[in-house]
Amino acid sequence: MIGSSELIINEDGSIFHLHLKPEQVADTVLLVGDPGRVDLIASHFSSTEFKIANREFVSTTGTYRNTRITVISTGIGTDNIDIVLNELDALVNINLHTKEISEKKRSLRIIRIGTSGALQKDLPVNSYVISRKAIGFDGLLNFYADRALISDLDFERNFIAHTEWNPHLAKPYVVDSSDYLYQLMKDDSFHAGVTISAPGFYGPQGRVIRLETADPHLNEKIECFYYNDFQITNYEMECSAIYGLSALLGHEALTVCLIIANRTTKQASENYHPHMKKLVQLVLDKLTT
Ligand SMILES: O=P(O)(O)O[C@H]1O[C@H](CO)[C@@H](O)[C@H]1O
Ligand SMILES: O=c1cc[nH]c(=O)[nH]1
Repeated sequence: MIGSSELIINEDGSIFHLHLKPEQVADTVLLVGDPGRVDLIASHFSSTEFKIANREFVSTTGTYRNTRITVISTGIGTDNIDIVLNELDALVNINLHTKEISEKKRSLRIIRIGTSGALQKDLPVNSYVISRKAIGFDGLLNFYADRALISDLDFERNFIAHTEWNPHLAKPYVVDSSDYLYQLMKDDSFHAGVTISAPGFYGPQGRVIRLETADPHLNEKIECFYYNDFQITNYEMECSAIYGLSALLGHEALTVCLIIANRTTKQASENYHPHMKKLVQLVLDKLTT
């Protein structure tokens, strides 16, 4: 039995941070960082059942082309993903009254629609990237048992050797996207690549504003790294933990991102919102055809 301190349930029966109840979660879940993106997605729905907000976690469930879809904003960072993924899984796979784990597990389709910074010259601002693999610089997955079973350990070894990884940083972990969701989503609109999730927007992604970074050459080393046919394409801040926790918990996960800055050519999108609108439409259509 899971103790009350381990899985906290609110007085109204909803789960601690998300404030959702089991029946409110659809089989398809869209995750976005920005709470404002929840309304953008919900504006495509023919109907919505509710909208619940607690801290940075804004959730709604609605219907798009006869498919029930839940949208949740995660805020920024993999520490928030730890909360969102564990609570989502508890909502669908644990009886919140008895705290017993269900024998038959529900597997969710989890798709993150985010913004991101490109690390290759040929990825212009306003283009779209699908993350085939995620590299976690954040260290979250290292806290979980069995993380080696779902990680690409050979990729990790090669990456650590190539970058001469700083031993003071968390060990990078590498996890694949869901192949099922990748096959569903892929087309010419997307560039498929490898995404780094960093534990910060500035120093951890090599941005120097007033503070120098510990390794000023890290991004150059990342840009020229190859593992088989894979090249690292972009930085964001959530994908690694979504892939890692989904793989451990038995959910399908995929991240698609809009490139809003190119770190190599030093360009930033002047207005990324129309491109995000198009990406949302594209993802909704792919998920429901
Ligand atoms: O636009 P979202 O989904 O928040 O994604 C990206 O934007 C935030 C940083 O500006 C981080 O959360 C990063 O992952
Ligand atoms: O450069 C970028 C752009 C968006 N989000 C990030 O995390 N990094």
